Amino acid sequence: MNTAIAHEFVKMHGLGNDFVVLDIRRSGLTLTADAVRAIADRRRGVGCDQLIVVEPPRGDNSTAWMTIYNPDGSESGACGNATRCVAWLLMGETGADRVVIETRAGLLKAETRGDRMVAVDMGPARLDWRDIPLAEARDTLHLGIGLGPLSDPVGVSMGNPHAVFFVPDVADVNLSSVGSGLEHHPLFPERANIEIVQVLGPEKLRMRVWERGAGITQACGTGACASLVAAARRGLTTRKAEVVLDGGSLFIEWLADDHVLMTGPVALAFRGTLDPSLMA
Ligand SMILES: N[C@H](CCC[C@H](N)C(=O)O)C(=O)O
Repeated sequence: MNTAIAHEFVKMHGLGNDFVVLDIRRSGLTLTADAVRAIADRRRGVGCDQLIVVEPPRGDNSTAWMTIYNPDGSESGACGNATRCVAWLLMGETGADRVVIETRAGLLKAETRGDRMVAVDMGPARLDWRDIPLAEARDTLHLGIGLGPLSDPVGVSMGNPHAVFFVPDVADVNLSSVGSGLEHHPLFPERANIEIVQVLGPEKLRMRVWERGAGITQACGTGACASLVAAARRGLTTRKAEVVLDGGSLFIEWLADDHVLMTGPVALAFRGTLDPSLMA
């Protein structure tokens, strides 16, 4: 229990997907799921789509370890928008133009692309049903499930599970009414992030997202990566596209080595101090 510690945080976002970033490399702060939920609460806490904890590196090949929590207290293996934000902070500490961040999903290499733009190698897209994961063997190119107007998504993992549904027009889908039911579909033993995608051209997608453990967010980096991979697998785009989200655009490329390169902006909103009562 950390009742005596008031801890500094940084409030950041990637295209409106917002984060509270806690750097515990010196404080050794520990967080319970209740504390995560309290900090992420938009009325009683700071409020965020994900709580990001920056920890000392666990290996020799990274600058820091990054743990990602959803506002419901669950942990995610990956978070693209937050990876850009943390990379920008870490590069700012040393003036370096590249940095390696380790997460549960593996080593993520990030590079600055000029003023507050960051590119991250998000690692390989995982396409086997076991890696999504799914509750049973399925062809991940056609999962064959549906709800309401949505049917037959593509399953992709970027270190976290995604179900990508293609639709004629994202504006016609009431994501709030189907998001939770699909997130908790029995085919997804670890739940799933749900993307709806409209193809605007061979190198342009429009995507909206219902995030596991968070609901609708303005942007999702891993979701944009999963959407591009799904579209390329279905032959709907090339292996490179602009993904237009509610909060703006990310630029995604599925490289020849199967790694997925994501490029996008970072923004810092404010710095603050968490009251110890939030972490009791
Ligand atoms: N917003 C994040 C994704 C969070 C994923 C999380 N909702 C989960 O997988 O549980 C991103 O930019 O990739």
